[in-house]
Amino acid sequence: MTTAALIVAAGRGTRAGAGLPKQWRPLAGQRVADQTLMALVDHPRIDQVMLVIHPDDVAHLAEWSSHPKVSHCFGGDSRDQSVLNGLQALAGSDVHKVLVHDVARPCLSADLIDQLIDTLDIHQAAAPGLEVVDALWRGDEGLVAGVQDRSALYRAQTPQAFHYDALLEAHDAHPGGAADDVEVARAHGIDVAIVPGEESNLKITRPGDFARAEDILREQTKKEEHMDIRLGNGYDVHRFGEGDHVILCGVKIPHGRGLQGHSDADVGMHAVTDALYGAMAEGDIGRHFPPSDPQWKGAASEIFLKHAADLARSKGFTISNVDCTLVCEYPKVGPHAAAMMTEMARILGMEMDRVSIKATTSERLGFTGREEGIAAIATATLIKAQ
Ligand SMILES: Nc1ccn([C@@H]2O[C@H](COP(=O)(O)OP(=O)(O)OP(=O)(O)O)[C@@H](O)[C@H]2O)c(=O)n1
Ligand SMILES: C[C@](O)(CO)[C@H](O)COP(=O)(O)O
Repeated sequence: MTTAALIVAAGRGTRAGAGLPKQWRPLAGQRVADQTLMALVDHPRIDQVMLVIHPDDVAHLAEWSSHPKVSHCFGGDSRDQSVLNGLQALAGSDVHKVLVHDVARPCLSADLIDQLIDTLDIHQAAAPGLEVVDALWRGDEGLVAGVQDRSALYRAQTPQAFHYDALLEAHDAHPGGAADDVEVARAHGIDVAIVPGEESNLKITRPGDFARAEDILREQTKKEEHMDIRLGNGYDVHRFGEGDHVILCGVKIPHGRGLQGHSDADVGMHAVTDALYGAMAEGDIGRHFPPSDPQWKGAASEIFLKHAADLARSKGFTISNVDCTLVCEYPKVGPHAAAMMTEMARILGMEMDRVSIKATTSERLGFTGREEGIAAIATATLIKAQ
């Protein structure tokens, strides 16, 4: 089951003034649509992106038309018709969660995306809102005609996050004319949780908004230039003993002998876990899960890896990549490498192409060559914008 972003980009941007539709105009060295696409495509928890464009705009797609994560379809005459077309184009691609986003909001943060995806685990839907802080007036012919109670009022933003099947059903049933997908979902009985919106996540609507968005993006880039980048390494060895299988990087492989250890002896997963702890200067598995503690006897090593990954995220790090080499003559790792990478990526909450598992023999030399045990060496990179 995957998470998709659906970017509506079929509008004409009439309020942004004459010229190209706003999404194809320059912004901080790219175009508006490129900035929005990059924010979603580069997010490790977004598996695919559906870009909904106007039929006249195919030529503007440029290199996005061949990007492996990006597909496109054509929108309709209204925003909600464009969303429905995008949802229908996603049908059959195993989408579980979908984040619907305006192309005109290029400054959304990775944290907001994470928060929406996480909130969907406990709510039917989630959307960012900003509390109204200014007093509100009603106006009549240039005069203040009254005040409006602002308590409980929010300014709605996107992305708006839903369970895919429920949102498709809601759009199918909606007569049209909704301002956003929250309105469509609520009309279908779906409760929507409000997560804190971001002032920086502005919608480019009028000509002056380009300069504001440009300033925000340039500020964000400056922050990214001051990245805290950490490398960690991990090394582990387990000896062979009695048994009929080994567990390597979460995959059970039949083998004439088993690996001995306090836990399930998953030597590869232990090396990656230690690489993560190492990158944070947080010791090693033994410090967090002491072998003297009987509760970890026979434990699935997934617990340790998940703990290290969660600790990294709680400290504000993104896990950029992990790389692990298993050193053994047998079992042969190649046939299982894809399954191992899938399992490790799942536990780490990372994209497959950021998780590498490979193997080598030691040319029959040393303890691994004599098939006395298996060794694993791993590296991990953590990054945090400062
Ligand atoms: N038929 C439409 C109308 C709007 N949108 C998208 O919905 C979002 C709504 O933002 P808005 O600022 O209203 O965009 P436009 O409709 O392009 O702007 P305007 O109303 O100024 O013409 C935009 O990402 C826009 O591209 C769309 O995909 N299909
Ligand atoms: C969906 C939306 O971005 C929420 O703020 C907004 O309603 C869409 O843009 P519009 O200006 O209302 O067309």
